[in-house]
Amino acid sequence: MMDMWKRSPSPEESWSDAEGGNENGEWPIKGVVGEEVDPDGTSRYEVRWGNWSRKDGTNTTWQTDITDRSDLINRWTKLQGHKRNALAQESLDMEVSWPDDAVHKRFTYLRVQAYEEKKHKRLDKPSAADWDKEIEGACRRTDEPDAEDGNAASRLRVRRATPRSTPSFDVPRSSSKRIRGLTPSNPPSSSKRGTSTRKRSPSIGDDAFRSLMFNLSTSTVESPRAISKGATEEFNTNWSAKSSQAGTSKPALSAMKGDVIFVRPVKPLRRRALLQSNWNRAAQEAGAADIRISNEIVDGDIGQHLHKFTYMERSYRFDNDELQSIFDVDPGNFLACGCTTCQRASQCDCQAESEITNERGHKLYAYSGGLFAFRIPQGVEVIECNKYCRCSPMCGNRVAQKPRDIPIEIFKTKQCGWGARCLVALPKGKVLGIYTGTLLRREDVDNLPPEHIGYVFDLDGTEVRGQHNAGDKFSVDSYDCGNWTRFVNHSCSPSMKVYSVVFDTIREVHMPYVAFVAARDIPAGEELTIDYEPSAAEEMAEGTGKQKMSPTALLCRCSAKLCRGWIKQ
Ligand SMILES: C[S@@+](CC[C@H](N)C(=O)[O-])C[C@H]1O[C@@H](n2cnc3c(N)ncnc32)[C@H](O)[C@@H]1O
Repeated sequence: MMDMWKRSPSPEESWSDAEGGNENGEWPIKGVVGEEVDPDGTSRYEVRWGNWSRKDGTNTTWQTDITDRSDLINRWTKLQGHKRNALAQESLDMEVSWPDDAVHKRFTYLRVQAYEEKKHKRLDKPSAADWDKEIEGACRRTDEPDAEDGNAASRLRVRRATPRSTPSFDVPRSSSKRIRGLTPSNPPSSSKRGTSTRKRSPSIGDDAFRSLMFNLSTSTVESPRAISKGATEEFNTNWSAKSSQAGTSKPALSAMKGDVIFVRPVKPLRRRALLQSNWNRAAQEAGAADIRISNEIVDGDIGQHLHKFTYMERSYRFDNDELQSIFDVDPGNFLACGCTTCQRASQCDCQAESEITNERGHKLYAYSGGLFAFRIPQGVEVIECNKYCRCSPMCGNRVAQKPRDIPIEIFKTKQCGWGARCLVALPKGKVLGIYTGTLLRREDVDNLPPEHIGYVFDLDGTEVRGQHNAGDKFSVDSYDCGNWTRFVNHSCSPSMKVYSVVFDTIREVHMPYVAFVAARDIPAGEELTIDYEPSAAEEMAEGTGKQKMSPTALLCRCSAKLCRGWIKQ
């Protein structure tokens, strides 16, 4: 758990930056960051409050929950605009190393403040005396394995180990959370409160206490000794040492009498946050950029089926071995190039396969400078370099297969349910993602439950309209698993186009990926849309379109000037 937070400060994001906001001093930020620790070892991160002032003199305050590390970074990145907020950086760094003593003191002081804040919010909870009894009882039971419940600690909610001396400040007595780190920007240079000492409780023996802590080890993480000790160096040392133990089975050794431990029943993450966290984790594992679920989407908007949804940034899922074996062709069937950078399309065997030429007889290649060049006609597959090629992952003919490098936000559209957008501007030709999901035979689509139909993409990019197209036909269903492209809505005047691209298999098996590409320069925040039925657009343009409503057609709500009125499903 704590390893997740271990991160060395990078040279350009130093502690002094943190004090002023960003390094230009433009966004001075104050805030308190805390961690809640749940008994099962899961933890949630929370911003308790904060404010920042802008150059123009306006101030904003917030009080909000941050539910996990990526959410924390996301939000602060967003607040900060293009630059990661130094405060977020500080919170990431805080348990790794302490550059100097002043930081220790500052940190201790702020922790104390937050504890006090917590205490005020929880005055109605049991007093410290109640806790002492609880702890004593727990100690007795853990020291006596034959007692009515050998694992008494596991059913007890132990919240505090009473210190032996009266602290000069009060620790929160009934808080079920534990604050781990606080990081405002303008700390006082010193604090008497932070250096106070506490008496140890005469009622609990050291051994008993350690024993109790050992039993609690599965449900607690390291405790902030600095509060009771006031000795910040030791706090640093202990914390670092404890951090390095994270993930081992002996966190109990790090808990000492006088530590402040809060344990509480598991409270699940809220739905939106949980979903975002899971999706982000999957995206990160695939090397892709962040995926956000907009705050406008509230927990109540999230249907049950999305909780079972598996976020899969790249590749298909095969529910049946036969399809998987078709896709996984033998290595000998791949055409692999021998170049190293594939810069010269004409000399790269993969690209030289292109048989498309311009009117002067020059071959046309799909990409130029990492962007889709819109030179090849629709219906022609792009063959990218594959795993058997000698070139590096950075070669110019590996574009759609590269992990997504633009952050995507799923948001609530006005008329079409959820949609997708990118919060940074995109150039024309930027390849944004591939459609993923469960691959199935086209004939099996009819057997899918009706709610799946809106999420089925036919791999018919190379089929010729109005002709019999021989060979197997496949579709992709992204209802149960897929990536952000499943939220892409239809527009009769879309911002993206799709094309077929092959890299994990060979074109002959008719299982290409469908790549989504910016059809024009797209301003930041504009909804990303495709035309679900480009052939209808062509027919309209040719004047052969019969815009009749089929029984399954949907009323189109794209609000484009040249809206065709209906979407075929
Ligand atoms: C692939 S999903 C897109 C994501 C969907 N909006 C959601 O909330 O999950 C396709 C479905 O979105 C809705 N949709 C997409 N584009 C639309 C449009 N232009 N007009 C009306 N509904 C649309 C339809 O319900 C369609 O079946």
